[in-house]
Amino acid sequence: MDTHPDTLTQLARPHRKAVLVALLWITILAGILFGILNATKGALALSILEWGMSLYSVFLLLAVRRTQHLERWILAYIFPFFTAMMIAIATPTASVTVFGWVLLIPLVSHLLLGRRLGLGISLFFIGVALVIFLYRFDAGDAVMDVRSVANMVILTACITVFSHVYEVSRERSEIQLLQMAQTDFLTGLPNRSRIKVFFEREKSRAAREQQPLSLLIIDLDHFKKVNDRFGHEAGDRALVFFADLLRQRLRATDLAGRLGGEEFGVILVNTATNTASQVAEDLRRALESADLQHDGQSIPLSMSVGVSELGVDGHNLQDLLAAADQRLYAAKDNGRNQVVPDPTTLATASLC
Ligand SMILES: Nc1nc2c(ncn2[C@@H]2O[C@H](COP(=O)(O)OP(=O)(O)OP(=O)(O)O)[C@@H](O)[C@H]2O)c(=O)[nH]1
Repeated sequence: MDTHPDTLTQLARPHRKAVLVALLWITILAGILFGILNATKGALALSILEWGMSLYSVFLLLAVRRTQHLERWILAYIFPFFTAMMIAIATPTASVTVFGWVLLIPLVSHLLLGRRLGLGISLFFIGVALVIFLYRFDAGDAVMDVRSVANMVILTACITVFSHVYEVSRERSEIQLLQMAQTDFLTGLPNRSRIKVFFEREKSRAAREQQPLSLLIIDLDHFKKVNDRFGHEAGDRALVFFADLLRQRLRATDLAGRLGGEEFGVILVNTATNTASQVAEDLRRALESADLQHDGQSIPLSMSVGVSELGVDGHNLQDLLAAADQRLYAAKDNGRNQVVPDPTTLATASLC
């Protein structure tokens, strides 16, 4: 399944962008407000830091609207924002309640950076905040009372654990939804959408490594007759049976999927038309000689195949599907149960 980390990052992007924009607005408004409050209390250095953070957030707000590199801008926000927070809590004149902001660290980190990086950055900055706390207060200070410290530590630990568990289960649900959206319900094979994603990735790899890549379109012959004669349930069993055959016969690096109905697509990596035709012929023979039983009766199955190759028949999936489809129909016209790598070879196709 396509649960590649890049795909998950792509999926999380709109949600992370929305969280970042909301945080930037909060930082702008909070920075202006606290800047004014600290200025009136005479803490001018802190005010300047807060106004600076507001101004920087305005700049980030403009930058993230059109960026292709959201992760970089998230880090460009998180590090100065958390560092400013650390400076604020370390300032001797700042109220002890400023430590309350530390609770934002695990929430913001997990929402913006996901479970791994989010947890790493949370633990780092919470650790720094703890060191600052121990440095700022002595054993005799009221805030060092065991219950106060226990409250703060347990609350921070709870929010860190909840944020992490939330992000882990959110990512799991996302993977499950992605798998469902890319899987054919009946056969469990990848569907058209997954074939497309796989093709795009393998196409880039084939170009980089200068390797061939082929596509097969396989259509079960006279499938309507299978349904009519043995029933729809037997037809479903035949589709599942064929899907299993594909799984058993193909290499782990290839991809077989269901394009729809009784039509299947196979992408063969590092494979040119000649070898792809042999693979298709092996599959054709295996299906022809397979013994699928239903209610004590044997269901005869055969298939027709069209083959196309990247670079020879086109440079995108649409071109390859069109070329393979044309050959598939040539195979059907020529009597079915055969592989057609190229219509000009039709005379010898059934001997392939
Ligand atoms: N049981 C079952 N049948 C399906 C499914 N999807 C499509 N079909 C049937 O597959 C049959 C396809 O029929 P046609 O398009 O006429 O093709 P064919 O009978 O295989 O004939 P050729 O392709 O020309 O060899 C139809 O009867 C569909 O109802 C499915 O998921 N389960």
